[in-house]
Amino acid sequence: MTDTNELKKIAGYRAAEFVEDGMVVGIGSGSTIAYVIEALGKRVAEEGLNIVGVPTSDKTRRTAAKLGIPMYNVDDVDHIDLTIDGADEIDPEFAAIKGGGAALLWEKIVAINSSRNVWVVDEGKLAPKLTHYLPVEVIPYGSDQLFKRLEAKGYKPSWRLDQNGNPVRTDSANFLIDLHPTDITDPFTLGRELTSMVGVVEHGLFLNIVDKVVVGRDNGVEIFDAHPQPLI
Ligand SMILES: O=C[C@H](O)[C@H](O)[C@H](O)COP(=O)(O)O
Repeated sequence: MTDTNELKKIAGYRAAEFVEDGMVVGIGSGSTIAYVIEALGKRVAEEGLNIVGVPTSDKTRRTAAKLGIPMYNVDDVDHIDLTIDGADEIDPEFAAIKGGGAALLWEKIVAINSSRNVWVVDEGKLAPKLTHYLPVEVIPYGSDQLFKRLEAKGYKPSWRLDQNGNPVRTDSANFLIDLHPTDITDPFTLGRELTSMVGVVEHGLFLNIVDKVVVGRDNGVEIFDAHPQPLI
């Protein structure tokens, strides 16, 4: 059994090959994407790859910039050609849960403004059904009341806390509430319900977004197309 980090690395390096000279690239967040950034940094240094990156978190912005990738804010580019991001769990319909690293809001904004989206995961993230906890980014004001409403709906919320027991703040200074619903039978309905709740900024269900999934497996990299006619 190959080490998970090795699976993330082979998949990350393969996904970085989708990036072409001249592209504006959305760059995701998390431990898998760290390998994509590493691979892109090498291509910039060794091949003179000429790209512009759009970060999905402050951490990604700093890491990529250190490796010589020019980074622009999402509002400072007129388009994004391709976004490469990680995921916490992906089901067979290519629905995913994201936000385990607290970056879901910027990730979703960058993803929906991108012409194409590629996700990179190790095979342990592929699941027959979505069962991962579901992160929800919320406005701090009134969030105790929102928490109670989520509890009353049976979604078993918990606060995302840091090692000191304080609420984690996202890059937009919001809080995160992680839901543990017993069963996500219809992610679209659940997503709409969460979005309609006052105080919710965004949720970690990413539906109808991805074009390709690059999976690191024990026996190599496998690539799945989310569309009958692949866009990439
Ligand atoms: O908020 C974080 C993102 O959605 C990440 O892409 C996701 O949590 C996967 O992260 P990792 O590659 O570290 O498992």
